[in-house]
Formats: sequence, C-alpha cells, structure tokens
Amino acid sequence: MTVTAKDIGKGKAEPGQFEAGQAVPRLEVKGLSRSFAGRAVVQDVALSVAPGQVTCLLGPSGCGKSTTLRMIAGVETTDAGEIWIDGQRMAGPGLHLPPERRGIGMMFQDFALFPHLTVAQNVSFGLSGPSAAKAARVRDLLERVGLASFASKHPHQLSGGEQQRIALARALAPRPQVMLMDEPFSGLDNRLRDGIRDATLEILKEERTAVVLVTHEPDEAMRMADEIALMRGGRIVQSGAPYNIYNAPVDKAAAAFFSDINVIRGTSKGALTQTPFGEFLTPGHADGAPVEIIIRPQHLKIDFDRGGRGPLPTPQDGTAARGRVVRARYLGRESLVEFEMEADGSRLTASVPGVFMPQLGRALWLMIRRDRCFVFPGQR
Ligand SMILES: Nc1ncnc2c1ncn2[C@@H]1O[C@H](COP(=O)(O)OP(=O)(O)OP(=O)(O)O)[C@@H](O)[C@H]1O
Repeated sequence: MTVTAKDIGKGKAEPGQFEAGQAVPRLEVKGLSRSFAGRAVVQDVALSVAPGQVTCLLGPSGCGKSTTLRMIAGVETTDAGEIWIDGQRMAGPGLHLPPERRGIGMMFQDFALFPHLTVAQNVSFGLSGPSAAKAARVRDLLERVGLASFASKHPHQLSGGEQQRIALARALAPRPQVMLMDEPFSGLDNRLRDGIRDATLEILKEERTAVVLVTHEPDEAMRMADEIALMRGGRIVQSGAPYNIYNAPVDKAAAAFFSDINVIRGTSKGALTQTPFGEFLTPGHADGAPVEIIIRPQHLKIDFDRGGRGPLPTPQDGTAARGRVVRARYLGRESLVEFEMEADGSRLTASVPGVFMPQLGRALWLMIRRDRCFVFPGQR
C-alpha cells in the first residue's frame, strides 16, 4: 500500500509523514513513553514494521519490552507517543482505541486455549462471517500448522508444541494486520522450539503479517528477526538487521549481550593504543584516555602452526601474543580455552570449533582478528 495525497486528505496519514509513493509501514510507533509510579519504564520508543517483517524487541528482563508491546496492543495506555496501524492512528494525544479495534493478533507464553472447545472451535473463535468461509479458513490454517487431523480433539489431548501451533492458528485466523508475540516459545522444550519457531516464521511471512516479537534471548532474535531493536532501561539503544547489530554493536554492553566477550584494555596515545597484540588505531580517543578493545572468543585465533614451540613471531606477524592455558572446556560444538597472557597477565578466551583440550600451562601463540575488534572508551 502506498500513501497518496487523497489518503492524507482523508486523515489516514499526516502530511509530511511519508513521501508520496513510499510504502506505508504496517505498524508505526513514535515517541512511545510510559511511567509507573513516577519511574519511566519505556522512553521515546520508535518502531516501524513493514508487512511481512519481523521486528524483535530484545533486551534483559525489566527493560520495558512487554510494556511496549502491551501499549501497542492497547491493553496498556500510553503517557506519550503515537501508534499507527496501516495508516490509521490507534493511540496518541487524547486517543486510545481498545485492542479489539486495532486489527492485531496476540500470542503470549501462556497461550491459554479454551479447554472446553475443540481445536477447530478454538481456531474459529475470533472469526465472523458465513460459516462455510469460517470453516474453510480453519481448515486452511490447521493444514498449514500441520494439524489438520486434530480438528475435533480437545486441547488436553495435545502436546505443548501442538497447543502452541493451535494458538498460532487461532491468532492468525482473523488475518490480523499486526501480530504481537511475547516470549511465545519460551514454554517449549529446546528440542521442539527450533522447529516450531521456523514453522511459525514461515506462516507469518506467507500471511504478510507485521510482527513484533519480544524476547530476552539473543539466539531467538538472531534466528527470527528481520530487524532487532535492542532495549535497555526503557530505551531502544540500537536497531538494525541482525548482522549489523552483531557485527557493529553500539557499545560494550550491546556486544556482550550476544556472546561472551574479551576485553583488552589500554590507553590511547597519539590515536594509537598499545596491547599485547601490537598497536591498535584508536582515532577519536584523547591522549591518555582509557580504551577497551572488544573481541568475541571466536575471533581470537590460536596459531596452531607455531604451536607454542616455533620461532618468535616476525614483525610481519605483528599481532601474535603468547598466552598460557589456564582452563579448557569442551561444549560439544566448540571448545573454550582460557589463556593468561604473558605480556600483562590479562585473561582472554578463545573459542575453537570442535574438540581442543590443550594441557593446562601449555603456551600457545594467539592472533587477533583486527577486523572483528570493536573499540570503545574505557573506564577511568
Ligand atoms: N503495571 C505495572 N505497574 C508497575 N510497574 C510495572 C507495571 N508493568 C511493568 N512494570 C515495571 O516496568 C518495568 C518493565 O517491565 P516489562 O515487563 O515491560 O519488562 P520486560 O523487558 O518485558 O521484562 P521481562 O522480560 O522480565 O518481562 C519492570 O520494572 C516492571 O516491574
């Protein structure tokens, strides 16, 4: 859908809100804020979600994800900000449409199905119109969630994963413009979860639903999201495609939210910082300013060729540094090896694919992937 001058005339969009001809986001949130008892829990949140796009609100417990979702749903009022769905204002100054008038579907962790209704009755619960059309929609959805033969069963006869798929079918049945999901997979065991996430994603994409999914699990966000909005203390601190969020974190905490990190500390001098791995360019950091160079464990490489025995690194190697193994753990897909660096006694962890369990005390040369380092101001 595109906004035209006619839409603006009809009050469907504000002048200047969208360029003529530009696709309207299915969901647009601007300046959303909410306080409880004088404490701001959501501050100035902005989101824009296109049809068929999944945006994950990701952040630690208590950062305001659910409150944001509840305001979009209309079950919580806003203190400030606006919520637009398909070019229509749902909430704003002096306006608060109830949830049932917002064209949204909701799925939560405790997706209670009606126990006294059959699967088919549960799915058709929110549908109106001729019964033949309702029955056809229910059949179609049950087929797509792979549970066509369960139509006449009752919820207690279904496993947790099956119930979750019925809840998805029920939420999608009225063809909501926007689907709001709050930790919908967290009640499922690990073995089921991946399959159900993928199946859910496929159906949401087919239906071209705009999705906001709340999760505190970075893996889930990376797997599901087209866009991640990383929240902290009620604010979105960074948003973008999973690749960008992971590979260009806005600060140390954003980097640490997705994986363990190594921190190499130094002091900037003449836009350079000395480390056990040689000099790093640290432009923009004042002389004498503390600097933290962040590197994920998978980007700290063990130089197996040298194996701790070979000649000292040449100037061309430049970036190798020696560390002694102080701990090695095998985690199945990878091994985590912790080193104490000879140069300054700092501790760094390398992740090695597969099994690598070197003896404690063994000295190895380490290399650092400089293109995968993030440089941030350090603490004084
Ligand atoms: N109705 C309310 N009254 C008072 N405080 C509330 C209310 N709802 C939420 N809060 C507080 O607002 C803060 C944010 O809560 P919210 O549920 O949005 O966080 P969250 O990021 O979704 O966390 P979680 O992942 O633990 O659910 C919390 O400190 C919570 O206690």
